[in-house]
Amino acid sequence: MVLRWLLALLIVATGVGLYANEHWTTRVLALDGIEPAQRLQAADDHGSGGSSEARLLPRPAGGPITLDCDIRPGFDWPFCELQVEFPEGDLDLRSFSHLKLWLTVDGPTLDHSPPQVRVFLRSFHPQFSGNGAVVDLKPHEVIFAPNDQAQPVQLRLAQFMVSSWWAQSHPLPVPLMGPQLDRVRVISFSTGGQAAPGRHQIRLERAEFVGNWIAPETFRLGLVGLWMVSLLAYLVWDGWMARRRLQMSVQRSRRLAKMALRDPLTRVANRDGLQRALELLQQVQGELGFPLSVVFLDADHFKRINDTYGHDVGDQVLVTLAQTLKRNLPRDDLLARWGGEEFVIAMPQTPLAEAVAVAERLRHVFARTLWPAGLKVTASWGVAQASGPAEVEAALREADQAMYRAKAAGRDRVISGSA
Ligand SMILES: Nc1nc2c(ncn2[C@@H]2O[C@H](COP(=O)(O)OP(=O)(O)OP(=O)(O)O)[C@@H](O)[C@H]2O)c(=O)[nH]1
Repeated sequence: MVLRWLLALLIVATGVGLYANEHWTTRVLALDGIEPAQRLQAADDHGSGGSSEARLLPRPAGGPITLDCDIRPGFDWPFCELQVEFPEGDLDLRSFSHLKLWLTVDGPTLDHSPPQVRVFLRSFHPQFSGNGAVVDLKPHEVIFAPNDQAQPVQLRLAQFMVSSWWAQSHPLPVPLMGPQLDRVRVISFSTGGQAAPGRHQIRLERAEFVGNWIAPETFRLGLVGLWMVSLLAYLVWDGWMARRRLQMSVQRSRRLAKMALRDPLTRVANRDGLQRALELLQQVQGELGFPLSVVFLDADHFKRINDTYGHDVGDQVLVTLAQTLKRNLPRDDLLARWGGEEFVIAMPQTPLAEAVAVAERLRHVFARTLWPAGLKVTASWGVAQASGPAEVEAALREADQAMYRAKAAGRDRVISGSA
């Protein structure tokens, strides 16, 4: 049952978690050229031998950032470029997954195809970026024709590849060759390779890097961890519960077994309890427990007590009788209610004469006892001795018969089996 609930909870938590991480925990880094942490710049091919001219147009309120460009012929790779710099610190884009662009371009192309834009993420690394000149930042590039796409255009950061033309002029050790987006210093938007001489414009309305606060892979790993820890905790708890259940059932059956050997009214052993105690005695003491004497006693005229004072008083008399015997017997002696108003005392390592003396002493104790309802209660006593384990049953019978002889002889007396 608990397992079923735990599994249901985990399944729901996993579903909600995956959905929430995908849709509700996105973080956005917006590039709009307004924040002071960003600086806009127009760049062109002047520095590399061309004569193209790029400039930023004044930005109308709420309007796009516009790079206006005149591509001029006479140079193999003419270009104009809108650069967004972050002078206050490089961007760590590793926790972002996408770049969303609201971007359009205009301008003629050599093959009359739709104009393209090249987006560069340029990263700094002390080993190859020297003093941080833009040409020495590692460019990660994506080329596409934005006017053909629905806006915003969504680019996965995994699609950005290190530009091969840059890698040729900047030979890197193998570990540094791949994409590296932990220190992006400049993001730029450049005219496409097919840009033909003439007037070009790149209009950037907005750019956003989008990601999850927790990377999906990390989140999924966390979920796997959650499942493992939860199921492990369940197994530990279940094992502990099973042990506890077992302990409780052992305790219960012990309690029941004890109850089965005890008389519920007088709280002394019943006939089965006495048998069990005698067996244990023989196991533990063997022959050493002998001679063993047994005393049978039966309350006199008990029926009259019941008839005259009621059953409850009769019960109280039985309880008083059992307590009086218990209080006045040595600890090793076994006391049991044989049935009705009849009790048995088994005395290990006690010869007959000694047992008779004990019975006499108890008979006198009864005479001094304060009985319920001010009653005077006496009993008839029969005593017998077993010299070895084989004689125990016979001794019990003999003591019983002696007790009946005590009744017949007028009650309130002790008679031994040998008498
Ligand atoms: N109150 C009560 N009475 C019990 C209990 N067990 C047995 N008795 C009663 O004990 C009485 C025993 O009566 P009898 O066997 O005639 O013996 P007695 O009246 O003691 O007479 P003698 O043994 O001949 O002295 C019966 O009335 C039983 O109902 C018990 O647990 N509680």
